Amino acid sequence: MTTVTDPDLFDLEHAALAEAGLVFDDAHAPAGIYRLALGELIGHYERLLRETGRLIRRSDRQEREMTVLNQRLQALALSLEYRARHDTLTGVLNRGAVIELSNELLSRCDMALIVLDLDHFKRINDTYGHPAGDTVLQTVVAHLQAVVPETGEIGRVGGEEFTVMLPHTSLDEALEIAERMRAAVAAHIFGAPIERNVTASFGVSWNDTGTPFESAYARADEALYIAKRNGRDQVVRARD
Ligand SMILES: Nc1nc2c(ncn2[C@@H]2O[C@H](COP(=O)(O)OP(=O)(O)OP(=O)(O)O)[C@@H](O)[C@H]2O)c(=O)[nH]1
Repeated sequence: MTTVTDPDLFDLEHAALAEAGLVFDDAHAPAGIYRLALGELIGHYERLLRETGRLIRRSDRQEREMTVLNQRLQALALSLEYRARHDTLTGVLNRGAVIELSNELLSRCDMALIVLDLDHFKRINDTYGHPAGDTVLQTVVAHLQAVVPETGEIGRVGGEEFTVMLPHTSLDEALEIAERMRAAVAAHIFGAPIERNVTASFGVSWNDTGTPFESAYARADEALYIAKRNGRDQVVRARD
């Protein structure tokens, strides 16, 4: 039975070294033998230098490739995380992210919550088509973004329904922000094929620290419902 052993990568070098050792020990060896052994050693030493250089270059290249792959992986992870939390059409937070962030904010501070819904949006889609409706949604979000303070966050919780989270904001401030958003949306005249304005209705609740998102949202939504019932294009504060 033969046993398989790992081949020694430096077999040839060991042999050349042993040979040179023997020649070195033999004080009476002729000069030709010395030269031969030295020549062998030089050849192997050069090969070792070449191989070592090649290995170092290869490992440098692999390290650079790994760095690039790592950067791509990190960018991919960031983009996946962004996509998991944002609405693809408007770029604002999606429903899941709204619930998560609201609960997180409400666990440590008070927060006003605005819920708004476009008025008669179905007519826009039905009359001018879905792409025109999409443009309306994007334009409305741009108007909200222009009004919402830096500490606030906008989210899309349904088709044409949005929320604005306003931590550390009093009810009066939130009502004023909602009114400015309402006016900005209502003042915008859309281009062809719509060629008119679109309005939105707003409900606003103020919520103490520790309020669950569901009740903050339910109160604002109830106020929104009243705004719709009272004729739309208006801001209504939630009952206490
Ligand atoms: N273009 C477009 N339309 C959407 C999107 N998501 C939901 N919608 C539409 O939004 C419309 C919502 O209609 P409704 O719930 O009847 O509400 P509305 O017509 O705005 O009426 P009120 O809310 O009572 O004023 C429906 O026609 C949906 O198809 C979207 O991403 N893009």
